[in-house]
Amino acid sequence: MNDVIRLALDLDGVLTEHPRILAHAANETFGLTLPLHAFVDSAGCNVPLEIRRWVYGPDGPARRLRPAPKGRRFVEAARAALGAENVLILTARPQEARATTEEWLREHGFPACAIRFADDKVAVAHALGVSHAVEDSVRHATAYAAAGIRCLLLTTDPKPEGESPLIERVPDLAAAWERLLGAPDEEEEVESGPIRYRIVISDVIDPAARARLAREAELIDVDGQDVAALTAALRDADALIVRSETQVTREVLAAGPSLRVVARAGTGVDNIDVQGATEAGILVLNAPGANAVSAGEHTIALLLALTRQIPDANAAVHAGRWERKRFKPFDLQGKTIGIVGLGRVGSVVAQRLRAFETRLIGYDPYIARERFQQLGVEPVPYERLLAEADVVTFHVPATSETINMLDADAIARMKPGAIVLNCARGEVVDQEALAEALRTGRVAAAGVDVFPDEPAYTSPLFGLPNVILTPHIGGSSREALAAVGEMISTTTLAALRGEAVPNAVNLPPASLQGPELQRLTRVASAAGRLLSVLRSARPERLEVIVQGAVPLDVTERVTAAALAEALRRWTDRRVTPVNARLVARDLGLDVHIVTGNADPALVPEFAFEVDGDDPHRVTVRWDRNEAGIMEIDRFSLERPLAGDLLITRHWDRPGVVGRVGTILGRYNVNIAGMQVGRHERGGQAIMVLNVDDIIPEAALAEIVTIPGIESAYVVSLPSAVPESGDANGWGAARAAR
Ligand SMILES: NC(=O)C1=CN([C@@H]2O[C@H](COP(=O)(O)OP(=O)(O)OC[C@H]3O[C@@H](n4cnc5c(N)ncnc54)[C@H](O)[C@@H]3O)[C@@H](O)[C@H]2O)C=CC1
Ligand SMILES: O=C(O)C(=O)COP(=O)(O)O
Repeated sequence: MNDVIRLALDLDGVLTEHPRILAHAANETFGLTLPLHAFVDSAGCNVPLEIRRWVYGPDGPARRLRPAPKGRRFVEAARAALGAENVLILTARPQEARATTEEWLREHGFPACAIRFADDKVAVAHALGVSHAVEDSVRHATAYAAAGIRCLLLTTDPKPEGESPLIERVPDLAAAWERLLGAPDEEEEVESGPIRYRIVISDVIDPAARARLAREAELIDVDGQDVAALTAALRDADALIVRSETQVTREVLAAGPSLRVVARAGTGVDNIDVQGATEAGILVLNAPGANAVSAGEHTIALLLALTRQIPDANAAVHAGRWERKRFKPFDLQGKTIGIVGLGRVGSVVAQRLRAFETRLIGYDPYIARERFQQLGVEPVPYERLLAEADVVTFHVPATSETINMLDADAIARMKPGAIVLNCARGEVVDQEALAEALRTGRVAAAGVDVFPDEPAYTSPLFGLPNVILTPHIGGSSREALAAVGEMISTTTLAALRGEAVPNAVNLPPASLQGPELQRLTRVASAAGRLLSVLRSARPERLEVIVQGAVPLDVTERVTAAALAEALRRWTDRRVTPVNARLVARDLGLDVHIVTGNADPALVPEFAFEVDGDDPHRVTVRWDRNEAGIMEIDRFSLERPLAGDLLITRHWDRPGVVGRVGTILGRYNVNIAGMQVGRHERGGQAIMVLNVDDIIPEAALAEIVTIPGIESAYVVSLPSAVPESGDANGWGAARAAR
């Protein structure tokens, strides 16, 4: 017997982390429904070659795989123990992936090793005299064993009866190391968690936020002003984080085919084409309120600096001039302050100014009278505010309504000698008109933190003596950056994981909170998936029939989740809950919400129904905490649907169910559970089987030939609680009839 060990190491899932991100990326990019384990054995899972080429190619997600824990050290130790010539990497990646694969190995510090690319690994292994292999694919392990090659199979599944004794199952690479080479070394490897996402950051954010993001994502820093660099970085990014300087145009959005989240680390989203993002199905997040105290205090700082003439007085003293008579500061007490926009920042300003015993008047047509009362601000029309205020301060977002809200005309209606403050957006105040008024003294002084074009290197305001200018630092206090960073980093990661977040700009606000909402929308999207498996052709109309007292915003979220998932099979377009309604409208799919019995005593239900030639209906029941699919085509189920399922529609006749079981048994598919439903004996019936193993295409083809079976569907539905890392990429779906 030959004692020399020649070792063939698989790459994906053995020397890399579990390759689920590859399936996820392929599904996201091409609208596929590959199971998360597809790239454990992509040829065996029939992943089309062009998809495999993309995945492993220069633009593909395989570049982002992290090395397996101890992967590099294992290769080094094997080469040292067995001889470098006796260790090779044998992968079923396509031959064209050589360059990117070698680059990945180099980048992650692997020693230069022989690499072979072949789907028929055994033929190559034979030719090279391989004696041992390490694999994570059962198919390859079985083939190795059949050829007399010992195989360590990385899996935590128990060994099934009848498996070749040449296959030894070990839980991980460390155990494989121990079996082959003796005790593994204990050298500490610094390991982060699994890196699942690529996040482009185009502006300075808080270091703690970066550290939080880096635990789950690769961070790519680019200069947001450099559009070419930004678009290049977005090529395979999952998220983009910006502040106010990066212009997120349609062109920028289009550069990120996998982009799912654009997060604004701050409040104003006027630098983001929110409509463009919505159409592309990209979620936009911001951090409302996180920097409101900062912007409010900055406004007060500018105001006091102006009324106390601090900058000039300071400069004079530094220059050795003691000019006590030149300066004429004045008090705020008793003055009238006009606040335009009484949102989060405007409120902070009002609360602080009350302490100065000022008279506060405010203009904001979108907030309730009570809010004015709470803040001690008298509500007035804009015209009156202009006419009466000694100080006018703007705290509105830049919108078509607010652009040039203070122009030459408005200035002409102001109280002569008033002060203007702008810590909102440059576009809100016409700079030319303000500069002119400052020159003539019509406006006595101004404090400005924001400019129409930033960074501002020129402005008509530059050089005027009665203006204090700051470079958009209103929201930049340490505390604000920390609070913004915390909100944006946690919710960006949560949104990438598919969780519900409270700070979405382009989803309707939901009255339901995070986990409850998420449980419900997760089941709703499973219902959408099931509906699209039952009804594979896109329908013309989808009805969502709601029973019980359900707030409309919750129904909207539920509809968007179900529709987005169904549309993944009904169109090639990229669909998410953000653009599901828009895409449906474009495709001529009429989505209709029908309110049934709104009795609050009823357990709420959402029925998703398509009619026409092939009508189907899937019903989700929700006890306001847990949700589940409890009805298919009006057949009630005893348990909510989840897991890997075979669903048949058949005639209730003796023998049908048994024959399905026999066929599955022949294909080694284990049945874990069964539910049947019928309306009457001998009539139309339904059967739902939970299975432990993948149902081969051939088995499904046989099942539909059983007399009495009308149609059969294979579908994998998520449980209500996500596995970590499973955003919503549950497995494949097929139908046969
Ligand atoms: N200088 C800086 O660094 C910072 C600037 N900002 C800017 O301040 C502005 C306000 O921020 P927040 O108070 O956090 O936002 P917010 O959304 O809480 O408040 C904005 C308020 O403006 C009101 N509004 C909208 N259109 C209006 C109109 N045509 N006339 C009168 N009122 C109108 C809204 O009803 C709302 O109450 C935003 O433009 C934001 O970008 C915010 C933080 C930092
Ligand atoms: O939050 C806002 O709207 C701001 O204006 C702050 O902008 P920044 O993040 O400092 O570029």
